Amino acid sequence: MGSKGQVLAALDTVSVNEAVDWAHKLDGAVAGLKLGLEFYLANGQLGYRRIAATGLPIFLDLKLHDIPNTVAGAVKAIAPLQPAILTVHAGGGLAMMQAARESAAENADKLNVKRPSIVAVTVLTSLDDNDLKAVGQAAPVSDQVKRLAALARSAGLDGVVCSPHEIEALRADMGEDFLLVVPGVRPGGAASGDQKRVRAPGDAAKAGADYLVIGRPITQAADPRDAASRIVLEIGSVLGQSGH
Ligand SMILES: O=C(O)c1cc(=O)[nH]c(=O)n1[C@@H]1O[C@H](COP(=O)(O)O)[C@@H](O)[C@H]1O
Repeated sequence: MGSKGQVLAALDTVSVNEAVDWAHKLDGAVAGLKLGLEFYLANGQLGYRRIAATGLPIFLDLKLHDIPNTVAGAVKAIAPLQPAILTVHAGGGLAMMQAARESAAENADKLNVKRPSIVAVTVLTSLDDNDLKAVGQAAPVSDQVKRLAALARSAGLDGVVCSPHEIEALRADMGEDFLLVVPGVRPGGAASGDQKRVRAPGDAAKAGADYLVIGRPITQAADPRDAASRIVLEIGSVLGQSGH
């Protein structure tokens, strides 16, 4: 993990065996794996450890969103797993994000392990301006994403999750040293499904995403490793052309 435009494959399934199978198929083809609510709620820490045993870095996407004390406790509970990246919802507010960061640092110190990068989910990629208005938030989405990213940075977080549409604006505002983790990525021809703010992998990488989180276009392909490799090749050729 480190350079721009790296692919994290989202293993969204309740089945440990399916996730282990995907992890083995994708080993060497992607930079890391994402485990989210579907997998974690079904399989917990034991399931997590089965996937972590592959040795690939893990992005643990639990989108924590609660009062600061509860989120700090949840971050503590996860600390022994040593994920590379962990998510909280920026909508939980400044104090909640600070509590997450402090808990991560404190518990990593206690366990003498590296603390996870903590990134805040801004506006879900499945939402558009109308969805924001419907929940009483001021549109446009781009302004809300910027507002939440600034708040995440004030809280000392390492970066945010945003859609591919906001990458350029956030890079300009936040500089290079702020992680942009980007789902809502669709290679040419792939169905967008429930995602509303989408873009092609090469374009998202060129725009300055650190990580591209890609699930169904990889896991639901007839050959997941081949699908992931094609995506990585596309990214490489676009970044090569733009001189990154
Ligand atoms: O935090 C995330 O990873 C996330 C945030 C967001 O705004 N949108 C989003 O799609 N995700 C995750 O990214 C993955 C996208 O999966 P696909 O739509 O199948 O590529 C899923 O695991 C989502 O949970």
